[in-house]
Amino acid sequence: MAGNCVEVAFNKPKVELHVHLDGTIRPETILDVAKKRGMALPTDSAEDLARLCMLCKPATLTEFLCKFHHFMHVIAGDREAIKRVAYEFVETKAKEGVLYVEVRYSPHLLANTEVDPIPWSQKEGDLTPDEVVDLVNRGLRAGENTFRIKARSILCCMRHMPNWSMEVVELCKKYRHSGVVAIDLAGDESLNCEAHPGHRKAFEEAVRSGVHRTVHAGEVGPASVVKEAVEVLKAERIGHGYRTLEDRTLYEQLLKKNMHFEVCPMSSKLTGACDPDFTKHPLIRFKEDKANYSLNTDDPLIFNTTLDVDYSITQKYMNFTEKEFKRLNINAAKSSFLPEKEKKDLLNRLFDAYGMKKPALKGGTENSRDIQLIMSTHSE
Ligand SMILES: O=c1[nH]cnc2c1ncn2[C@H]1C[C@H](O)[C@@H](CO)O1
Repeated sequence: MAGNCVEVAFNKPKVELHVHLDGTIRPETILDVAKKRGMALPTDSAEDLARLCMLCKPATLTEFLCKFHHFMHVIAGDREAIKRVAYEFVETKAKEGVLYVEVRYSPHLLANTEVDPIPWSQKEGDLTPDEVVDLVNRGLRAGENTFRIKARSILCCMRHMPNWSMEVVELCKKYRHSGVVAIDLAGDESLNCEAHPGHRKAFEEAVRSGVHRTVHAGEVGPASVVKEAVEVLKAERIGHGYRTLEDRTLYEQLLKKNMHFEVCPMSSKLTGACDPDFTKHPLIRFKEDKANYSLNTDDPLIFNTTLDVDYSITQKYMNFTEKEFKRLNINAAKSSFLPEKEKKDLLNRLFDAYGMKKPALKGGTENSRDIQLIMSTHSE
């Protein structure tokens, strides 16, 4: 992977909030599972398969989403594979120095029964979306025990499948004490929620039942999608959100609300969401405005990347400093969907690791400007 030859930009514990489980699968695992299941793939070389799955130059979100067709049919419907993918994901994140991660996926896209339509042209089997969640939970928990980091999950509704969304929120409720912390809406942003009330209803139920909410918005879609995410879906965090900057009033409102933006630098270049010249990236504006954001990989398999690559990009092209890396990770921890007590423990671990004095936290409600004050009392 590209990350192997990149110097580590921030060699301290990190928090990652936006990464897709199905966008992190190891090519070696896909090959192993295909072999075990007697499935033919165009190659039996992990390197060639990685090349097939990756985007090398800026494309479109649609071209990017097509990449999943190369491998999802191999993993979907296979209990052992799903557990393994979740376990290996935790191993990868531990190696990247991640202390806490929230990983997201669509349970329906990994199932082969009780899902309409059955995805990836699979034959009907006996793995339901509900059991997929249980398998991922078990894989993540096994990974946590072995690699000593914390991993929680977010269940994705898919923009083009509004008929799945009510079940997604019900799964969030069912598994809220087994590792699932929130609901998300992913996929093609051109499909808005007005035309697809299934998402709105699911997010209303999430609000009613206290399920946390994040929404992919303003990645390739306009600022109005961000507005809809905040006002209609009551999103507490925004996945990507770059195009929020096109609506000044909205941006200022979200800054004031301390809205968290889950920023994915390499992803934003390769999906065509942002100008490929990183020195023009919206993240620079977020940094200047001391906005609340995190740095994330999104889909490392497809972007041929690691978390270190994303950090290095911001250091090299956007003048990110160690101090900013600390600030953004503290904001990520504060914006995580952990219960307050666990959030405080995570923050304390970060403060220790960053050599910072622990502030008296008032129930985790301080905003990024408070953190700025805390930071300004510490030299790098
Ligand atoms: O960056 C993204 N934008 C929109 N949808 C995405 C992105 N990355 C992954 N997805 C989709 C494809 C996956 O199959 C799905 C669930 O993880 O979410």
